[in-house]
This record gives sequence, C-alpha cells and structure tokens, in this order.
Amino acid sequence: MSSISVGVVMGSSSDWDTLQHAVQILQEFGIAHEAKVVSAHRMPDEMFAYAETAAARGLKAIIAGAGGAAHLPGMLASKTTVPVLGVPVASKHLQGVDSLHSIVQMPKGIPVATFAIGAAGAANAALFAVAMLAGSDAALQLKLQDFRRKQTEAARNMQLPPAPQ
Ligand SMILES: Nc1c(C(=O)O)ncn1[C@@H]1O[C@H](COP(=O)(O)O)[C@@H](O)[C@H]1O
Repeated sequence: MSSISVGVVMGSSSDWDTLQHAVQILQEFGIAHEAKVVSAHRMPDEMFAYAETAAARGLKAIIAGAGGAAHLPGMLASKTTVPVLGVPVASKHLQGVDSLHSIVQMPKGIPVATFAIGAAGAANAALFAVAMLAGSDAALQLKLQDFRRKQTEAARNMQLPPAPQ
C-alpha cells in the first residue's frame, strides 16, 4: 500500500461540497490521499496531533479548507513545516470573504498558500499539490502536462451560441 502523500482536512462535514473538488483531482492523478474533518475550534487536540504527526506520516502537503473564522489552515501551519494549502469555503453571511481574509492574512514566518474561495480554489489547491509532487516524479509530470494540454484543447473548441438577432 502506498503511503498517503496529501491530507485533505476541513473544519466541518458541511465543507465537503467544496473540498470534494480537491479530492476529485487527487483521485484523477492517482495521488494517495486521505480526507477528514479536523476543526481547530471544535477539536483542537486532534488538530494539533494531525499537524504534529504529518511529516512523520510522510505527508507532502496538507490541503485545509474552512469557512468563516477559518483558523484551521493557519493553526495547522503553526504546528508543522509540511506545506499547508488553504481553501476558503464560502460562508453563509459573508460569502467566504471572511474565510479568505482569515486564511490569507498570516503573520510573517508562518505561510499558508491561499487559494480562491470555493470549488475552483479547492481544485487548484489539489493541482498545486500535484505540481509540487511532480517535481520529483517524472510520470506525474507527464500526467500534469497532459491535463493542461487537454484543457487547452477544450478551451480552443469552446463554441458560443449564435448572436441574438
Ligand atoms: N472555520 C472552522 C473551523 C476552524 O477553523 O477550526 N472549524 C469549523 N469551521 C467552520 O465553521 C463552518 C460552519 O460549520 P458547521 O456547518 O459545522 O456549523 C464551516 O465552514 C467550518 O469550516
């Protein structure tokens, strides 16, 4: 069994609609991963343990998504040197701008790579993790290039509806 290289964690099961887009990408690229709820606010002891054991377990990246007062990515980053990729989840009242600001405004010295709010951010966080792993994996690099090539092809083939008369 291959060891897990990317952890996907989220503050609540209600974040799954967003974070599933990261998991889909990791599945597509055949990256060994895990997905679980780990909340800095509601289960701080487990959050600390997750961060503290991440490097020893062989994780190369942690994708962490949360909404509102989204402290999870930053708190994980404070307890591990494994790169943390933060995904702001759209919140009910402030549409995720609160989540984005909570994740992106880290103090100097504890970086969190922060992505766009929502599904695109989740997918891009996973693609970024793939790119990190592809640096030392030639086969994965080829898969990533193929992904980009197909995406370019799909964009070139995009058709617009007829112009209104
Ligand atoms: N931001 C955090 C943290 C955290 O940062 O530790 N834990 C939960 N949450 C967020 O609370 C929102 C509402 O959660 P519920 O839907 O469970 O009430 C979620 O978007 C979650 O990420």
